[in-house]
Amino acid sequence: MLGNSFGSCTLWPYVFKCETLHLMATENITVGSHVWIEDPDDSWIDGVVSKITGKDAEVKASSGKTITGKLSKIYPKDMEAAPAGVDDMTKLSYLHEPGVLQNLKTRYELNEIYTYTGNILIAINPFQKLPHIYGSHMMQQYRGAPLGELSPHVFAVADVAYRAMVNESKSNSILVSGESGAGKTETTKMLMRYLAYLGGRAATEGRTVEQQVLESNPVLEAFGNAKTVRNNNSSRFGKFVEIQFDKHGRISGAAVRTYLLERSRVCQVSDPERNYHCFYLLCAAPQEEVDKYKLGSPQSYHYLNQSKCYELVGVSDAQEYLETRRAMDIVGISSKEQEAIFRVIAAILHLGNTAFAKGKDADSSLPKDDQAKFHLHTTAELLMCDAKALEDALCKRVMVTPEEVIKRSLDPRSATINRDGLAKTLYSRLFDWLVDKINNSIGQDPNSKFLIGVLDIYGFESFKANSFEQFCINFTNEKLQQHFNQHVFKMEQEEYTKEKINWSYIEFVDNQDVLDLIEKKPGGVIALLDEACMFPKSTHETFANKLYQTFKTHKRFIKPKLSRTDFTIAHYAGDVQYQSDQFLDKNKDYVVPEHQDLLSASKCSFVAGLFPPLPEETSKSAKFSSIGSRFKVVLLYVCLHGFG
Ligand SMILES: Nc1ncnc2c1ncn2[C@@H]1O[C@H](COP(=O)(O)OP(=O)(O)OP(=O)(O)O)[C@@H](O)[C@H]1O
Repeated sequence: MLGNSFGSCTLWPYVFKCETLHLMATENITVGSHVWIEDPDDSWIDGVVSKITGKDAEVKASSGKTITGKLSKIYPKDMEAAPAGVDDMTKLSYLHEPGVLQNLKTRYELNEIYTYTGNILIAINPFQKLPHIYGSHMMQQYRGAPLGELSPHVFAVADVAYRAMVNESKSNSILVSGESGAGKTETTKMLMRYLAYLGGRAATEGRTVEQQVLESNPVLEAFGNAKTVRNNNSSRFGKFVEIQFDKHGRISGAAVRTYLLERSRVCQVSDPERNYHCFYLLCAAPQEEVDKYKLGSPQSYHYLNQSKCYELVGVSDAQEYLETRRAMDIVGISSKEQEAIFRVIAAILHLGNTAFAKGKDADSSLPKDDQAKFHLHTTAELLMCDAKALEDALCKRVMVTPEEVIKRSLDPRSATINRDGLAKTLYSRLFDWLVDKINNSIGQDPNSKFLIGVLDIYGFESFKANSFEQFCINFTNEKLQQHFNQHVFKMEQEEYTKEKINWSYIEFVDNQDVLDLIEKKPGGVIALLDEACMFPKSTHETFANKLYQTFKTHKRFIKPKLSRTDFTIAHYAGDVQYQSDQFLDKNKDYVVPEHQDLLSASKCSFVAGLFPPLPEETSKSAKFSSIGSRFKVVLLYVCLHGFG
């Protein structure tokens, strides 16, 4: 029996529509054929066809079960398949989904976690340390070895990228994709280690660039990773690491670019997940630190106790706290800055406990009780701002109309949303600061000749509920798919034609129309979303209606029958139904002017520095910057550097 429940990640990570893999599955299936059939309970199962009736076939599975299915969904089983599998899928007699999965499974059982498909590497997460395949003797072996000469390995992919850069004088990108927990981050680290081995300098003075990049990981992980259902250390942001080289192929600088940090996690966690690691680390810090920030146990904070998961098996938060502080020292974050960083983290926890009740006036609010007042005051103390000003910034909103400026009270629900907005803004500004700091401390080489980029990105996502994050991730995968279509399929086909190999042409799904639907300017979904965000009266209903009107006849856009605000996009990998209700909020990376004024006036230069004053003309109105459009630019940047 076969299932694809084991995590796998791919380098050159394009997701095929399964139909594109049925190249050679044209053999006639008759009674007595050995086949694979989809088992409703357990993915693929093998068996022998016992009866064919019209378009249906009955299969006696090897497990003893009898399953009936469509003939068109039944695939021949290779009875002469090598017992140990093949190291390159292109060597399979039948290139279809069950054949591919069977091969990966066979190899995995023999501890072979890597398999090629041409020049794509598939890695299956071993969920155990395999030091023997990553040691320095392995690095030596792969150095300069042509792809395919040795067993499939992540080092071989890095070697090809490096050699191509040196020999052809051009930059390269390696894409690492897969679902959460598949092993992308670990694979990225291995790639960087190997590139450091190839292009590293001897550490004559202090630490080398590559050491610094690797050492910055624990800092990024403490603030950007969290426990999710699938992965105890899940990166909640996308990452593009750029390693710069000089003309001799020696590493001369590096930069880490991050995008799409999951901001909503700061205020909202569901069981059995956790918020970002740093919150728990700080609660487990030495007692004098905990006292200094007036902290208690994680159980006492609203932003943490929405889930009952506080600890990770086999991980000591106290130990991790000390290690994070050490890693921060190494990347050059001063002890004063570290103190301010954790002060902001503590402030966010206290802010989350500032609950509101109805005030005296209609639709007004005030801190709910003495506890809420305590947390409000502690937040102000830690952020070094005025407590009354903080309360006002949370409970009131200045409305700027062409005629006048009005200060309006917020009801408790709106004040709570406003409070959560402030927490998210603070956290994401802090995260961006850390990334900038890491980049400054590693140092970029303005004269770098080439670079190798490693893009660590989620694969296609389709959940029960899909929001703006899934929209951006799926947009990225559409872009990557298009690149795959344009370059790889065409390239492979040309190669086969040149070599006169009898190869039935792959019918790939051209997804330009989906990309137009999403990113076209003007008129694409992102452009319409930006428009909605700029118009004060927009709601997700008006945004959804605009989409329905604009794309009424678009064949990749569907209005679901039972919803008035959802929309479905027919992606290359399948239909995804998106809930539009948080699209506007999530796309707006604007800081509420009251929050901006409050924090830029902080007596703590670190906090004030996170909120530099805005240019005069924009300071009076809410400054809106579109996350979706910025994401589009980042993608363009990655593509330009990656696929030249
Ligand atoms: N090559 C490997 N060798 C040993 N263990 C691995 C390897 N790859 C992954 N793992 C294990 O699987 C866990 C999850 O992997 P990783 O964090 O790299 O996944 P990911 O794809 O980056 O997930 P996410 O998208 O959630 O961040 C790791 O913490 C590690 O324990």
